[in-house]
Amino acid sequence: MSAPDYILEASALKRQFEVAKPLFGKAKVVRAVDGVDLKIARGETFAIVGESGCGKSTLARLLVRLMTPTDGAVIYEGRNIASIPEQEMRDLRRELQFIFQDPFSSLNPRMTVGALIEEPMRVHRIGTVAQRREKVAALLSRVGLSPQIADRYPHEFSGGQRQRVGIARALASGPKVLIGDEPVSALDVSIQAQVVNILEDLKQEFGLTLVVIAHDLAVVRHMADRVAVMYLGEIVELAPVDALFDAPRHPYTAALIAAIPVPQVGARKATAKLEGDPPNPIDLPTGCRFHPRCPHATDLCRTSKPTLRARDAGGQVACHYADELTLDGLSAGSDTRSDAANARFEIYRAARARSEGANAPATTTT
Ligand SMILES: Nc1ncnc2c1ncn2[C@@H]1O[C@H](COP(=O)(O)OP(=O)(O)OP(=O)(O)O)[C@@H](O)[C@H]1O
Repeated sequence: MSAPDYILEASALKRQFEVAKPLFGKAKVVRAVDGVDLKIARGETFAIVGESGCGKSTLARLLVRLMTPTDGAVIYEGRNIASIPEQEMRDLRRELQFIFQDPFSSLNPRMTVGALIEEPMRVHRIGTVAQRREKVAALLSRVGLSPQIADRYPHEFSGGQRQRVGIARALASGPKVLIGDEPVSALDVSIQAQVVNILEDLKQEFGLTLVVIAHDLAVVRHMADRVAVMYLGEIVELAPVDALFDAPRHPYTAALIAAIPVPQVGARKATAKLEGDPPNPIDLPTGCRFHPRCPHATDLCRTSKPTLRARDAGGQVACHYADELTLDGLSAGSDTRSDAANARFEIYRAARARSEGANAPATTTT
């Protein structure tokens, strides 16, 4: 077996934010990303999950240098992009593209859809004006939109259509890695399915590596090859998607799975429910950061910090009791959570069958 080809790696990656600077004494800091190591293989879909505030967005931004780290390295194709000069980074940006939850929140509303998709090509001096126009039309078709909408404005479109435009813009510069920060979470479930399918088709067609930040585990289970679970700035478990969902080894992963909504009223099983919110990331708990919310915590967990070590299926886990605990995954018996998640996957399959039936890459909308 040949060694995996890693396109993007994080090594001891840290990002802190100063939140309050007292007149005297040390400034308080949030350790948003606190020593993350991970390796993303070329061509895989890698998901990062966790509750709000656990550091997913910060990690995603560090991976493409939309933000610089406080410490550590980000290795893209063998180069540490955390420390290369901005000019060099500017050239690399065409290869590392970001898809936002709302692609237009940070874009000029006075630019037409066509101008927005063309912009990355202009910035990176790709093609002539005519070639760029042609590419804009091709990209619009590719994401299932009519090329005729190039002269219209983003506000004229629905959320799903806007996200398709966002994807077309991200593809315009010919990226190798696409990072989506909650790329479908603002959309209706049926529209989510179409956008997820577009991303998967484009990944195949262009040989992309996808990094997806999501809190919706149904989306993650459908899309990802491997999943990293973050808690308070750290990765607590990382594993191939089936191993993670079927046999979680970290109580936090099990709690996230237990929190997948169940459709029937009163059907929720009393398992490892996640109580409360994560603690304030300014005053991090001692020992294992999850111990105040963990039903299995012992004195050891309160005092000693577990390190990330190998788990089965080629994964990693940071829990003192990972080998001893029996935790429920999605395949546990006739668990209705499993049905709930599977029902969501059926929606994706149905959306794909419809678009394939229409012999188009995706449902074309104008
Ligand atoms: N610019 C900033 N200044 C101060 N604190 C920040 C800043 N950006 C993020 N944080 C803090 O860092 C922590 C991690 O935030 P981050 O947005 O990365 O988490 P997240 O898991 O992506 O959450 P969400 O899903 O809500 O976006 C949070 O406590 C957040 O308040």
